[in-house]
Amino acid sequence: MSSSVVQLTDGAVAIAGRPILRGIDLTVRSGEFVALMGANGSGKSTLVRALTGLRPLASGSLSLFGTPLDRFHDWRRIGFVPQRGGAASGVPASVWEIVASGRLTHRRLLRPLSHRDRAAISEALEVVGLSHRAREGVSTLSGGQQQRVLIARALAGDPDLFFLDEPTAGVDLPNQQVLADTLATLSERGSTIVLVAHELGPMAPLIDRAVVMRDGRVAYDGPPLTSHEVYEPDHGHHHAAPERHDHAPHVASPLDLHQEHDR
Ligand SMILES: Nc1ncnc2c1ncn2[C@@H]1O[C@H](COP(=O)(O)OP(=O)(O)OP(=O)(O)O)[C@@H](O)[C@H]1O
Repeated sequence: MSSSVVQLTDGAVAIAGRPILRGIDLTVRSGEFVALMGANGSGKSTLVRALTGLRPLASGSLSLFGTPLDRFHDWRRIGFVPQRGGAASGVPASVWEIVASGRLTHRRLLRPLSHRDRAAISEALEVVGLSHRAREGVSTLSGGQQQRVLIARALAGDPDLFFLDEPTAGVDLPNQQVLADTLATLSERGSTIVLVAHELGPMAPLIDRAVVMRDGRVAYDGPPLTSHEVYEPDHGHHHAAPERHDHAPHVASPLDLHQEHDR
């Protein structure tokens, strides 16, 4: 069995004295593609912050790549793609500059970019399909493209483990598909991916495992459910749902009735 890259045991997080996460046991193995799902406020973002060491644990233990957090220093192995909103934020940076900033952990202080740095930046832009926009200001890009810039920034650092927080939020369906293709490429290359998602959309076929949060706890951890099932964050379990077409109204809409009448 492949090694665990994230192992959280009985993790708890409190913010300003209020318990936010409780009793979290979560193991992510090398090469897995895990979707972290759940309703608004269920604790997904807080869990990702805890797993990346950004949010301290009130209790429990966390290991990254088999090393306890307090002895872990290999942060370049971890790429974190935050929720969109920070990338453009009025800063007049080009796409290339944003992606280049993802190389900072690899560079020695005040040294110019090496050939290897430049190659990593170019390759990251290529994977997300934005090579042709490299010199443009990031604020001129669409939301989905900006999200891909953030992914490229993480990718430029050449991490083994990616955390992505709601990359498809506010992104239209065609661009969600482009994002899914990007993540498929990363996954095929052997990256481990933890994706926070409200809805999977085009990402669904990529997922090996779903972890569903509810009220600060893990309510479901297992194989992704089929299209015949739904996640039920309100009840903390899943159940088989009737096929979608059964939900379609069986009565004609008033407009249809009207048209019928006119004929
Ligand atoms: N910085 C903070 N200060 C106070 N409360 C917070 C903070 N961050 C999160 N919380 C609270 O922790 C709970 C979990 O929030 P979190 O953002 O982790 O949920 P989420 O599942 O990621 O939700 P969303 O889908 O809305 O991003 C919520 O009740 C939220 O109000």
